[in-house]
Amino acid sequence: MDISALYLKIQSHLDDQLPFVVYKKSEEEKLNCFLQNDNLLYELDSYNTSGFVFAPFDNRERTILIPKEKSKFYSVSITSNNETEHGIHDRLSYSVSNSVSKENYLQLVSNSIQAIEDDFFKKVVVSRKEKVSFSNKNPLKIFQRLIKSYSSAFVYLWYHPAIGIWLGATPETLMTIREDEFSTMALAGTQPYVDSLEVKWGAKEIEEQSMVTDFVLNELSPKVDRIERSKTYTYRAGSLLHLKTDIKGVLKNKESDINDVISVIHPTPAVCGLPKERAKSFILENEYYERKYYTGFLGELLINHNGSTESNLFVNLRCMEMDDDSAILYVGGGITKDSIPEMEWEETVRKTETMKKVLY
Ligand SMILES: C=C(O[C@H]1C=CC=C(C(=O)O)[C@@H]1O)C(=O)O
Repeated sequence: MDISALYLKIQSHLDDQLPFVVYKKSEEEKLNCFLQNDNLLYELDSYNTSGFVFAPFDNRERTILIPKEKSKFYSVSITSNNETEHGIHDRLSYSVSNSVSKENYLQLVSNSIQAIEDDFFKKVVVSRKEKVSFSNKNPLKIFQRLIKSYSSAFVYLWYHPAIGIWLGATPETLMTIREDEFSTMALAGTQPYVDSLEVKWGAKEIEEQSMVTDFVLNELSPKVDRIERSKTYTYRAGSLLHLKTDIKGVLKNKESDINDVISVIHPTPAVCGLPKERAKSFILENEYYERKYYTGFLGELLINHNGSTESNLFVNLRCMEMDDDSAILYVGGGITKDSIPEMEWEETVRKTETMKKVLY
């Protein structure tokens, strides 16, 4: 099947209101797709199942699975010939309204800094949503634009009639497990990309990111042998730069449930904070909205690729929820004792550009 035929299949699945996910991993020149055969909502009850998982930030909410055995799976290479955007010339008129106002966000950041000064926690990641209204847009076209714009991201379009449409281009891997090989990353700290990766990082960003690295190494050590970490380096995600450390090792117990590992690292201090439970309860009580699937995770669970069983899970960042006439963009940032509220606001504004760029 070629890519145009796959897009037609996906479009008719969407028209028939049947669940699906189509996605591209950063290192691959192909699209993978699960088209679910029925319109039921399958909740994940065990990580020993095969399929595509879609998990919320708050693990008391339901985690959705598109089960492999209830879907057709396609993997189609993207060739430059048919990489054309299918008639994407409908320039969208749109307007922006802040669902969480600037004033509220600045207050949230100030309250977070105060809680750090009061020793309630060391770091917290707060966030907001922003609604963009428009007319005339097709989720598949937006997905194609995301693929073109963010070659180094995990780009996806996910749909379930009972939940809605989500799209994103995330730079962050939660974890990859191939047989017993495990890898993850610590990603945090943000500054705009201008024209070079040779940039200076401030003490705030260095501390913010090293808290993530230390947490991941610490939490993983009972579960993973031969842990190795790379040097921390500057990583480009579209028009943003982050600090990143790669971490890998070998699972001590190959048979151990993936859930074991997920429960210790998710949500990482890159999307929640430190200590985890205190930061999480602060977020749930103080943010002005519900995160839903933003800062949750998504991806392949126990899928056979070329004879080996893999799970490839990503943190749901730089994402949006879309309906007929609007998109809700989700963005946030890590707050430490050195944060400056106005700059934290600016950082979230820059992060919204990742999605706004493909809505124009
Ligand atoms: C929470 C987000 O980003 C996280 C990942 C990378 C850098 C981040 C930061 O600099 O604050 C955040 O920890 C987001 O993009 O909404």
